[in-house]
Amino acid sequence: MTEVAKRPIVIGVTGGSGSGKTTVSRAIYNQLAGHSLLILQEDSYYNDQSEMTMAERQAVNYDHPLAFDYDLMVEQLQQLIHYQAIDKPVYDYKAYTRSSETVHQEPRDVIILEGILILDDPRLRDLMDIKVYVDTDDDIRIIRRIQRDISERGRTLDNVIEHYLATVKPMYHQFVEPTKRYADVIVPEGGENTVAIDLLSTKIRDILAKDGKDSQFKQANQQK
Ligand SMILES: Nc1ncnc2c1ncn2[C@@H]1O[C@H](COP(=O)(O)OP(=O)(O)O)[C@@H](O)[C@H]1O
Ligand SMILES: O=c1ccn([C@@H]2O[C@H](COP(=O)(O)O)[C@@H](O)[C@H]2O)c(=O)[nH]1
Repeated sequence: MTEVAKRPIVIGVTGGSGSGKTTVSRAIYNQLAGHSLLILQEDSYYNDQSEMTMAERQAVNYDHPLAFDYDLMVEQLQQLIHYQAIDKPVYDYKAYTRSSETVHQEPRDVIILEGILILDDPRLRDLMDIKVYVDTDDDIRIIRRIQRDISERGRTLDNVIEHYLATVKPMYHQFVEPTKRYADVIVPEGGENTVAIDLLSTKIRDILAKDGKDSQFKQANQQK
């Protein structure tokens, strides 16, 4: 009998900025603690802009698909799917460009892919087993974004509002929201939706158990 090649499960988590994608991804990750998991963020794959001036970097439309290096993202996702390690790029929000550092990432049985435009690229879509869209109202998202960008990403209130009206909002309606039609699951309100997070975690556990992967990883970890 021919052995069926097993590969990691890829879960895509998308939605507008501030919808709660990171929170949902981390909640699933935490629920599945003890299994073999990793989170890959689309933000890590913003283009390298080190050759540009600060003014040029600040003028970039970061909510347009052209802002991302999808070739690198697809290549590294493929490597992880083939159980090869990657050196992941790091995006520096304060410098508006890729950092000179990378983060080494070993492959895992579950890959949670998270970002605003991951369902826009057909190559990424085709690599996903479960596609999740986190659906949160625009007013809630902008409030969350103001708080987060000021406290974590070195932005001012004026800068966040101007950026939101100029690009984040129009690009959301042009590129992000239309990808909802590719989703298998739509999660309202993100991180506080414990029912949706439980259901997704149960489904992933089920697939892992069918592949016989969870027990192997647990045994390997228990022996360490
Ligand atoms: N359900 C929620 N209730 C309140 N705050 C939330 C909720 N979900 C996320 N947040 C907060 O909103 C901000 C944006 O959430 P995050 O998960 O980073 O969104 P995204 O990754 O979609 O941009 C974070 O500061 C997070 O702590
Ligand atoms: O230098 C940058 C690069 C990107 N952004 C914004 O980030 C969000 C996407 O990240 P989320 O974690 O999903 O919010 C996107 O809307 C960009 O506008 C930025 O502000 N600065």
